[in-house]
Amino acid sequence: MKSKGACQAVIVLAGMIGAGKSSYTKLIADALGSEAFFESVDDNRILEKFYHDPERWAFALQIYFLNTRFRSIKAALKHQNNVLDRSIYEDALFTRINYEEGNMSDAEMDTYLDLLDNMMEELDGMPKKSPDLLIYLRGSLDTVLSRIAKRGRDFEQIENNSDLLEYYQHLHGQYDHWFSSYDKSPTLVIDIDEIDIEHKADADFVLKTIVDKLEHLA
Ligand SMILES: Nc1ncnc2c1ncn2[C@@H]1O[C@H](COP(=O)(O)OP(=O)(O)OP(=O)(O)O)[C@@H](O)[C@H]1O
Ligand SMILES: Nc1nc(=O)c2ncn([C@H]3C[C@H](O)[C@@H](CO)O3)c2[nH]1
Repeated sequence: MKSKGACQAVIVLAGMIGAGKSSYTKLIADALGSEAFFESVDDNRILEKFYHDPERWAFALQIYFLNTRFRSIKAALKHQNNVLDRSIYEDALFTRINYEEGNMSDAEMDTYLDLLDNMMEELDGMPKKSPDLLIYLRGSLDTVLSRIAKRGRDFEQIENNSDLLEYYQHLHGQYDHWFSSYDKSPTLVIDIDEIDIEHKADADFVLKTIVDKLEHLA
């Protein structure tokens, strides 16, 4: 399906690690002719260290992601036609989970939240303050774990790290709460247990649903 130029919108994907945000980002960007913004993993020097020693690296990683995300958003909100593979609004969720897991101190948490507030004020001053649409990829922990396994990044595998399953369960268990309090833009929920964009019919259905939603919002 090609709808290039039909919908000028800033779209962000949201959802659990491995839910398929990058895959959706590529699908949508190709179909709508928009620019895709991907979370950097290969050039992230802290991510693997975090998975090995979260207490030592959680704060540094949250700052890293906040900084890179903010840079992407500043670029993305200048145009009307972009897709981002994760929202800045989820960063605070990851940070809170790490705080609750004991990976960050009170002082680190306070410093992070203060910086986040400061950055959100900058977004408020921009011509476009928030996305046109947030797409939440929602699915069971089993689906997410099987995709993390399929992607095969060693440091994300639960067999290699006995604490990781509990971390994923904690994060996954909070995602619906996070989504229900999200109010910065219209939203669309896609059930990734049911919809599989590796099948063309499902991919076409997803794209049509998104285009319909954007046209409805226009
Ligand atoms: N519909 C699907 N069916 C099966 N596998 C899928 C599907 N969509 C994506 N995948 C696979 O699942 C893995 C995770 O997908 P992807 O990298 O897009 O997730 P993500 O949400 O961007 O992850 P992260 O939060 O870690 O950035 C990849 O190996 C991808 O090829
Ligand atoms: N701790 C932490 N905080 C974040 O804000 C964050 N955003 C993404 N990630 C991790 C998930 C995947 O392993 C990998 C790719 O998404 O990066 C994060 N980890």
